[in-house]
Amino acid sequence: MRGPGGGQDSRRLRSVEELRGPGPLRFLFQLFVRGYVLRLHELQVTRQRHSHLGLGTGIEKLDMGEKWNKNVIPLFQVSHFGYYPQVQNKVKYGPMWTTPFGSQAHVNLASASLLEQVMRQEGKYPIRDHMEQWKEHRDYKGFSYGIFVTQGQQWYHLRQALNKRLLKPAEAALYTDAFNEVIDDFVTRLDQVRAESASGDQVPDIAHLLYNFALEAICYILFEKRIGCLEPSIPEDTATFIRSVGLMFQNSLYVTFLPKWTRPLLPFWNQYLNGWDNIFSFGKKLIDQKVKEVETQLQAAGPEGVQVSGYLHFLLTNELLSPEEAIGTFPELLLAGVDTTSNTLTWALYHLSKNPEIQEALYKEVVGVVPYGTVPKHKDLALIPLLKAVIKETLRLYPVVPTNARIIMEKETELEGFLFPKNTQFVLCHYVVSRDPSVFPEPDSFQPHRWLRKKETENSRIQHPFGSVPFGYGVRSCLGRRIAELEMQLLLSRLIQQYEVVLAPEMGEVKSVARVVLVPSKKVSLHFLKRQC
Ligand code: HEM
Repeated sequence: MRGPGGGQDSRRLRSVEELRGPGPLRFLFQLFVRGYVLRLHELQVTRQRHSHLGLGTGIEKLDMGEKWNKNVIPLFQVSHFGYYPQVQNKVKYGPMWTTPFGSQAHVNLASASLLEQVMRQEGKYPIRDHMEQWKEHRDYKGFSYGIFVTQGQQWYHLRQALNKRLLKPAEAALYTDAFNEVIDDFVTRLDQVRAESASGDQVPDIAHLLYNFALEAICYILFEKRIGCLEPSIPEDTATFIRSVGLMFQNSLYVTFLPKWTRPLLPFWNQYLNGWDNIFSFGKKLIDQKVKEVETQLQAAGPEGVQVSGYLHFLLTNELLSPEEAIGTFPELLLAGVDTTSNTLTWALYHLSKNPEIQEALYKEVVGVVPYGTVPKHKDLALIPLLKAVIKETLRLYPVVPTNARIIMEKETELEGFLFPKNTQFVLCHYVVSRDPSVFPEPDSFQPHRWLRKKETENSRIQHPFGSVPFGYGVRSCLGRRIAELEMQLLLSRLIQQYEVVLAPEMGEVKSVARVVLVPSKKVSLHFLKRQC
């Protein structure tokens, strides 16, 4: 039998055709008849841990039954990370199963050890997804490919440039003051919203407020430009940008699944392009302003006199990025930097409000390091381990990217006795993996303490390194991880320092739905009770 390198191997490696999974008809039935594309109102999550591969034990049911907002595109969404297969039903085939897609099946992986085996085999230029629809827009408009779209050597060079001033924690720390400035304004806005409520302390939709915060913060970091998201009334071009992001993502789904000949006949393709056009013109305006600013500084003071501060400014003045490359990539950075952090913060606050004893422990830790009235600095955060643990636990329960992917182009891949051909797309089921009870006991409960280093004498279990990898893995992992962590830690510590966060009694249980990222199924309403210092 041929081994992965093409040599002879005495073991019989099974082929992808021998791997189980729903056939095309069942898959279409799941998508369209059971309503996973648009109309899903009630869903049962069945997590089968007893597999035909013998990689787990037991069967578990996780009830996600709920009334879903019909505008929400659940659990199967086209995004920059590829497809979101409907994870739960497929898990019935075990931790590895196929789903039909075009001429080649996708291979779904739903255990930490399978993720590890595939991720550790990736080459120098990992591919997440070919991003065909995103490419089509860039080609149509003549924009250069951004960091999500570009592949191979071109991606590598772009990524090398973008890594500077972002990837290392010490570099991200340079943005602490900028984040704290936006956080000051967030707290002011939060107080205005509280004051407008009947009780004087309620925020009826915290995710919305945090979305505006995250957009304001990422714009300030990338462009050194404040765009008014935390003003009582949001400027029109900022509001258009926000609407356009929604438009582009909603129409992506149709654009992917409907045949190309339907494009002139149906509204989706044009709406999709319009969404992108507005996103790019918003980014281009900010980039043009920055290019002009750098030119003016150069003319006035020469190269020595340029004051480098923000990220784009740094990349342009060091000629690491041309303005054209910036126009291709910065709108993608804006998209990546908003829903991710804002939803994680929403989930963290929701769980802290439901677990007052954990919140109280965090409050004590925070004020022990950053007393009321002081602003946390980067160095303070290392002294608040529970803060990091709260964020890690939140991302374990709600990995922002519930399903990621890798396409292994260079070679055949051997996995658990199967040999997969070159160009196989592996779907990494992070949501299922990070709730695996064999890695995380009581996987559905919020227990930040599981992340704290136990005393060496304690016989603590070692967690699997791929049990929860919310920022991905390897050279193609999240570019914004360090600034995201900094931003979330700075905001969360300030909120916990100043307020006791209480769940509005009418809220009940909040479930997660996967749009582009995992979002709450309904508005999360919280009371922020001012702490007496
Ligand atoms: C809670 C916050 C965030 C989470 C959980 C998150 C998660 C992820 C994940 C899972 C990936 C895919 C990694 C892989 O394929 O291995 C990714 C990629 C990426 N993220 Fe984030 N992200 C977050 C925030 C941000 C922020 C604030 C930025 C802002 C710049 C950002 C920029 C990117 C970029 C540019 C990529 C693509 C990198 C590439 O293809 O080379 N992310 N992120």
